[in-house]
Amino acid sequence: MTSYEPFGARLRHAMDERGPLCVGIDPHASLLAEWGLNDDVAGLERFSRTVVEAMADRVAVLKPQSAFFERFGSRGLAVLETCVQEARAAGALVVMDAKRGDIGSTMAAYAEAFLRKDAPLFSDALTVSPYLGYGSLSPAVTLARESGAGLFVLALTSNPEGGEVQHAVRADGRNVGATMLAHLAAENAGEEPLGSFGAVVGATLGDLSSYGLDINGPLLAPGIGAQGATPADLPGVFGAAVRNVVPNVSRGVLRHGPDVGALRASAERFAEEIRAAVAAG
Ligand SMILES: O=c1ccn([C@@H]2O[C@H](COP(=O)(O)O)[C@@H](O)[C@H]2O)c(=O)[nH]1
Repeated sequence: MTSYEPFGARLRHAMDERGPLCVGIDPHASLLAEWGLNDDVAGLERFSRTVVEAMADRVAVLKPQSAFFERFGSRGLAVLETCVQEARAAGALVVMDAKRGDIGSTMAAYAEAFLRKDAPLFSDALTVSPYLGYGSLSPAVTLARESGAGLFVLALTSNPEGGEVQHAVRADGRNVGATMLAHLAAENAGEEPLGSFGAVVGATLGDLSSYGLDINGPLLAPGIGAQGATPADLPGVFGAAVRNVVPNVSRGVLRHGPDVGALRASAERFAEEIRAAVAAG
């Protein structure tokens, strides 16, 4: 079996070199209109190409939101393939935000689609949902290890509705979100400089110091910008784990397009605010 440098190590290196910002590629119909593009495959392609051109040589991570490509069917998926391949070729790590989750045998097929090294949509990491039971993700964990890829497991999501599931308390007294974090800590045990199995933890959630965020893996933090959180919130939410946070901004940056310079300037402002917040925290 070929062995590849693990995602966690590649991510740590990229964060050290470029800073931790992750820019989302979310071609909302409303953004296509604001950019003067049609809500069609040509508009989708122009949008995603522009974001890749503006960002892939400077930010650590790009996160395409698969849903916005899937809505155009097979032609949208072809655009997504190109987007992933061009972003990776230009030096960004790609986290595919597809939030896949199913029973183990079907999960294995999802893993093949995104984590098999020669798959057309191969990505450096994939977001997955553990809400069919953490163990249902095991085919993805296995294939990610084999391919040097990573996973981001939904633990404490940024949306207000997430709490009814993720804060539910189990018979052992631990809540569901904390249980997912504990699984990830076990997955990453002993890995250096950083494990490859991350959690999605919203930047919108307030103080999470009672949760075990020290999973020795990355914490993908959506919610900054359009959902109301700011870079200055990060230390208060993540405490000492802030060093492992990959803050995601999608609409907050994308609304400055289609001008490449304006997109870059916006991402640089977020990156600077994140640097300052992490240094102060
Ligand atoms: O808990 C979660 C998990 C994923 N997301 C995704 O992140 C981006 C956020 O976009 P913004 O425009 O910056 O609000 C989007 O793709 C979500 O599906 C999340 O928001 N929260």
